[in-house]
Amino acid sequence: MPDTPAPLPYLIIDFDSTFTQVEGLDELADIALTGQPNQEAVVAAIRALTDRGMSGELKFSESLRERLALLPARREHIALLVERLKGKVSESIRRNRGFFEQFPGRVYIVSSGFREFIEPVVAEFGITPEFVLANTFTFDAEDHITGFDTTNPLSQDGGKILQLRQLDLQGPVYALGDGYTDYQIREAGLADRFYAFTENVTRDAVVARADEVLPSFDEFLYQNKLPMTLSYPKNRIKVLLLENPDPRAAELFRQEGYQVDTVPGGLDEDELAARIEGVSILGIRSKTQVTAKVLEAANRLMAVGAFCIGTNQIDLVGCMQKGVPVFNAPFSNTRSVVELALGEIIMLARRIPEKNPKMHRGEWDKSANGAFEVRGKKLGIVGYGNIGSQLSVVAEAIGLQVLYYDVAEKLQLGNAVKCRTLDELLQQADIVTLHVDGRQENTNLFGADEFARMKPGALFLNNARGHVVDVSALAAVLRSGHLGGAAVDVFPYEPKTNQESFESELRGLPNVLLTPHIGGSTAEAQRNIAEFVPERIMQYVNTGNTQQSVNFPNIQLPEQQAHRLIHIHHNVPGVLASINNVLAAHHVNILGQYLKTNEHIGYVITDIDKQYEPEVIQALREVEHTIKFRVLY
Ligand SMILES: NC(=O)C1=CN([C@@H]2O[C@H](COP(=O)(O)OP(=O)(O)OC[C@H]3O[C@@H](n4cnc5c(N)ncnc54)[C@H](O)[C@@H]3O)[C@@H](O)[C@H]2O)C=CC1
Ligand SMILES: O=C(O)CCC(=O)C(=O)O
Repeated sequence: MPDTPAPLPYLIIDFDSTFTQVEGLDELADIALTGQPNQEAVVAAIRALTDRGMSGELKFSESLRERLALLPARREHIALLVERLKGKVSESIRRNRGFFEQFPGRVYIVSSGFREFIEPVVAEFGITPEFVLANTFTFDAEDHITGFDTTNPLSQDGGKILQLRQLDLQGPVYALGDGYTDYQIREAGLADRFYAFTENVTRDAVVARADEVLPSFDEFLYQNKLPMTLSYPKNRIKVLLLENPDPRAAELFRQEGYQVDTVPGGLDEDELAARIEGVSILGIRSKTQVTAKVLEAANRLMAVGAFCIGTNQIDLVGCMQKGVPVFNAPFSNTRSVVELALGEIIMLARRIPEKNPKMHRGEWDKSANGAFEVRGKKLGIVGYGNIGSQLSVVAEAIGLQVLYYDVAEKLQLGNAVKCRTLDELLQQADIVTLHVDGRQENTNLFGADEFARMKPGALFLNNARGHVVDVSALAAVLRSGHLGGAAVDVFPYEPKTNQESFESELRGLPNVLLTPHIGGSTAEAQRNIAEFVPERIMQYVNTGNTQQSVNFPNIQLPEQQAHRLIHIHHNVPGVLASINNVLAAHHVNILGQYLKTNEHIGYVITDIDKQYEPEVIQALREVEHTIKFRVLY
C-alpha cells in the first residue's frame, strides 16, 4: 500500500457530474415531469442551461435562476431524487468509499447544487453535513420549490470563491470538479491545485485550465500516493488494437476505463516494435506478428488478445517468459468458417467460379460439364478440431460421407470415418478440406506429393493457414487439370491493408475461388470475438484468472479475499517456498493460495489478510526468479 502523505491536503470536491455522474437539477426535472408531455423538452432546456453555466458561457447566477424558473418540482420529488442519485455516484468515487471513511474532516463537498439532495448521498461516504457547502431551496405553503436562498454565498457569481474565503482552510487545498466554477477556486488563489474531473463529462474550457486531468478518482489517489481500492488506475492501462476488430472491443475496454488506441490494418514488426512502448494490452488478428523483437520493446505489456482462433502469429513462449498471457477466441468464428467451407464445396462442385464471371461478361454457358451433386461424395477433413468436427456434422446433413484425419485422437462424430494416415484419406476423398492449426511443423503440409496422391478431378479447400500449402504446387495441379478446382481463403503472404494489391499464382486459374481471409469475417463472429477476448483479458487484469489463456497455466480463481498477490516466476525449484518465507517473516496470514506451473513458468496467486506491512510487497518483488508481480487490493 502506498505511503500516505501527512497531512492529507483538504479536498474540495464538486457534487454534480463529479461526485455523481449526473446533474441533480436535470434529474429533479426529469422526476417532477414524469408522464408529462413536455418532460423531454423541459429537461433538455434545463440541461442546456446547466452546460452553459458549467462551461463559463453563462453567468452562474443567471443559469441557476433560469433553471429553477423552469423546474416544476415539489418537496416530495427530492426523496425520489436522492434515491436516484445514490445509484449514480461516480464509479471511481463509489469504489474508493474506504478512502472517504478513512479521512473524515478533510473532504468538503462544495457545490452550487442543493443541500437537500447532496447531504443524504454523501452521508453514505461518511461526509457529515458540516462538510457539505451547498445552496438551499425555498418552498411555498404547498411544498412547491419556488427558488433558492439568495443570501447563501453559493447562489452568487463566484460563489465557490466566497465560500472558500469564509472557510479559511489552513494548509494545502486541492479542488476537484468538472466545471468552470471549480477552476475559479484555484484562479482566486484559494486552492493549490485544480484537478479537472472527466470521468463523466469533459469540458474543454475547464480541462485547458487544469493542473491535472483526472479520468477517474483512482488517478488522483494514485498521483498523491493515497490509499486506493485498485492497485493501479485503470485509465493508465493503454490498449492498442490493430487490424480492425469489431468496435465493440474498444467500447468494452473504454467502459472499463482503459485508454484505447486503434490502428486500421496491421503493422509490420518494426512498426509494432516502435508503437508498443507503454502499451499494456495488445489486440491483434491473424496478420500481426508478435515476435521476440516486438516483445523486447514491450515495456508494460500485461496481456495479448488474439481476436481470432489461430495464435501461430504470436511468439507464445516469448510472451510466457515475459509474464504475458495470451488469450484468443477459440470458438467465436468456428461456425462462420464451417458455413464458408460448405458453400465453397457446393460452388466448386457446380463450377460457379467459371460461370459467374462469364455471366457478368454477357456469356450464356449452360452446360453440365464437370458439375456434380455433393450428395454421396466423400469429404476428407484434415484436422478434426473445432472447425473440422463441426463441418463434419453439417456436411453429413446434406449427404456427404465424411472421412477425417487428425494427428491427435478425436471423438468421431455422426457417421464420420477416421483415417489412420493422411494417405488413406487422400486416396478416397472427392473433396479435401484443411482445418489444421498453423503450427510451424505444418508448413507445406500439402505440396506436390500430397496433391499427386489426390483423386483426379478432386476439389481442394484451404481455410486454415497460408503456409500450410505450397501454393506453386497447388497452382501446377490446377493448371494441369489434375485437380477439379480449389477454394483458398488464406495465403503465405497477405496484404497488410485493403489498399495493398493481392498477388498470387492462383489468380486467373480455372474453377478457383479466392477470398481475402474472410473465413471468420461475419457480423456474428466478429461481435462474439470482440466480447469474448476483452472479457478474458479484463478478468485477468482484475482477478488474475488465466482460464482459457493459450500459453499460461490455467487457473480459475475463487472470489478474491482481501488482498491478492499475483506472482509469475521462472519455473525453478523453491520459488513458492521463498514467497511463503517472505510472508511468514512478515507475519502475513495467507487466506488462500493457488499454484500452477508449466515447463517454463510458475503462476502463484496468494490471497492474504488486509493487514500487512508495506515492506512485504517490496520483499516479494525481490524474490529470486520473479518475472512479474502485482497486487490487487
Ligand atoms: N480462414 C479463417 O478466417 C479462419 C481460419 N482459422 C484456422 O483454422 C484453424 C483450425 O481451427 P480450429 O478447428 O478451431 O482449431 P483446433 O485446434 O480445434 O483444431 C485443429 C486440429 O488440427 C489438428 N492437426 C494439427 N496439425 C495436423 C496435421 N498435420 N494433420 C492432421 N491434423 C492436424 C489438431 O490436432 C487439431 O485437432 C485455426 O488454427 C486457424 O489457423 C480459424 C478461424 C478462421
Ligand atoms: O478474421 C481474422 O482476422 C482471422 C481469422 C482467423 O484466421 C482465425 O480466427 O484464426
